[in-house]
Amino acid sequence: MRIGYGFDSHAFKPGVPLIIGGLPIDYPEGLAGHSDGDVLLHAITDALLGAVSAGDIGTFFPPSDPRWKGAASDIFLRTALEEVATAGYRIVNIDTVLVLAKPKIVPIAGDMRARVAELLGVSPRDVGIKAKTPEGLNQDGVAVAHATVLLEEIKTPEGKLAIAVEDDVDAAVKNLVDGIEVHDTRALGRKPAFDTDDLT
Ligand SMILES: Nc1ccn([C@@H]2O[C@H](COP(=O)(O)O)[C@@H](O)[C@H]2O)c(=O)n1
Ligand SMILES: C[C@@]1(CO)OP(=O)(O)OP(=O)(O)OC[C@H]1O
Repeated sequence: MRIGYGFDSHAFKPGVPLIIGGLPIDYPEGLAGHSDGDVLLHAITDALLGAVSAGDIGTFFPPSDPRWKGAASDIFLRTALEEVATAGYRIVNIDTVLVLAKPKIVPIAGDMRARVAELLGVSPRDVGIKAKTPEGLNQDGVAVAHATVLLEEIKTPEGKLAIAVEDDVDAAVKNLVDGIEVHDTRALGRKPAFDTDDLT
């Protein structure tokens, strides 16, 4: 088992769409950022990367890189999921806390939970979405997200650690490594690899 923790914050800004947890929300302000500012997906991305000691969101997607200007944040999440699968792990469950004065999250938490679960390739039962107001923090213009994730090893039927493979050549090479059994984890709900050629 491994655990990961992620945190993010973005300021509210008029005139941009509000997207939290991959869910468009009807609200007069959105979140400022180099990307779409999805504070929750960024925190989950960092929790996943942290759980397998793979760096953080900025390591993979520097804010200085114009390719990520206005990018939908599920791109970042997919890369983190790839890192998790490649390390031989899968999600047990995630839990999150949003800290923001408005909008109220509880009325839309079911939809958000379903959307985050869909993006992660897990059941909504394995996704926690909670919200708090930033009482006494003087941060009403900001949205904050915290995320924790628990991972478990993907085991082969023989009980060995499974390593994700991209194609037959990788599989053949990894088969040469003593003590590690190659197992294609693509059937386990993992999303396809993100391809930067898809972005213009
Ligand atoms: N943006 C938010 C903030 C809070 N909630 C719900 O209200 C409850 C009370 O929040 P406090 O921060 O005042 O303790 C909280 O437990 C949530 O159920 C919300 O939906 N959206
Ligand atoms: C997501 C990235 C992508 O350029 O930019 P932002 O949208 O500003 O979001 P942040 O949470 O500051 O993370 C840094 C970047 O990786």
